[in-house]
Amino acid sequence: MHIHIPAVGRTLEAELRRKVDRKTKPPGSLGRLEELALQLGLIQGTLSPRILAPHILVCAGDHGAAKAGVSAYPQDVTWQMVENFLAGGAAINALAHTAGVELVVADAGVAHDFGPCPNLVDAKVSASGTANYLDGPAMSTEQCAQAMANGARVARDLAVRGCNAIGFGEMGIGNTASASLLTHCLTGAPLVEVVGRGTGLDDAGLARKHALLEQALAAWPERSGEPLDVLARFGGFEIAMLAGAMLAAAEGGMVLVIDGFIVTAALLVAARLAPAILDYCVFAHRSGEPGHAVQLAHLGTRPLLDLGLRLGEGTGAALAFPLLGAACAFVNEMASFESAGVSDKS
Ligand SMILES: Cc1cc2ncn([C@H]3O[C@H](COP(=O)(O)O)[C@@H](O)[C@H]3O)c2cc1C
Ligand SMILES: O=C(O)c1cccnc1
Repeated sequence: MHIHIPAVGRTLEAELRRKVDRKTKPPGSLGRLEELALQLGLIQGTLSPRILAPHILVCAGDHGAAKAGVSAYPQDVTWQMVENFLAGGAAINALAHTAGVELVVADAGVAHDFGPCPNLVDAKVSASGTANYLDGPAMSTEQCAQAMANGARVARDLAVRGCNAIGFGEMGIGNTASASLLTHCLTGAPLVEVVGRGTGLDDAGLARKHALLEQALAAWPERSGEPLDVLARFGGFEIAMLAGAMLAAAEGGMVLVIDGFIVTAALLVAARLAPAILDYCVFAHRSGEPGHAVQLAHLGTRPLLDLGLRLGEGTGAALAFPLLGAACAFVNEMASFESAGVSDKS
């Protein structure tokens, strides 16, 4: 994938700040919404930012390692939840709906034949999910590139449909384990700090997951620090698809709304390939999965919400979208001290 992501230009910064500061409120009193408005204005290169046709892209994929016991749930939950997304019954359906955000669900490599399914984006790289990284690479270099290209295609299609902000979500049993390995390899944080309970492992399950992931690292003695090598070795198809979608979305000047631990693992890969992507990212929330705090600290960022969510699917991103709308609304709709005839500080 050939990607060029320019850093967001700062020429409008002073003017945007002045516009925000002239609104009928004490300076800084809208807190994080003011920073958000500034960021959105700079990304869009305008004094009047707008969120248009927002979407959440949920990428789903299966993990060979799931059968080794890295999750509290069986692998079949991945395809069953995809069916649930399509039927409108999952948490992300409810939260996207209430936020006024459209949902797009993509099969990046789920081990299931969905049959003809008009509402499911077919981006299947393999009909059996990834290989088990305890035995070798989860995917080939070609499969990894294919998954990333599929993500880029979907992001560009959304842009053509008038969307200028994408929230990212995922579904894949075992993918917190994959995200832990990626995070360890790409941030250098000790594995123990980035392995968590995922869907709800008990203490014995957590110890087993940690031991399996140590084994996975030991099975790759020639370990490379290159982000695409790490992604192919330990990634999921949904994670690779997300990384590709994020890169294309930022290249297209869109706003990227980043969800929890797995989505941020995909971003770690993307940010190593194109560091300026971070200018386009709004970090929606801090997940309860402990490795997410490590990722956020590594990226030097602070998320908008801290609600103790640990679900994924893009649920945190859906909850953050109304804040993006609020940031645009105050910049575009509030009066200034001058226009409203309100006295400023003397
Ligand atoms: C019913 C159900 C719905 C979900 N929706 C998202 N996830 C979340 O849990 C999975 C990751 O956790 P682990 O690595 O422990 O398997 C992902 O599929 C993620 O999106 C779910 C998990 C379950 C069980
Ligand atoms: O932070 C997340 O996205 C997350 C945490 C646990 C399980 N699934 C997703």
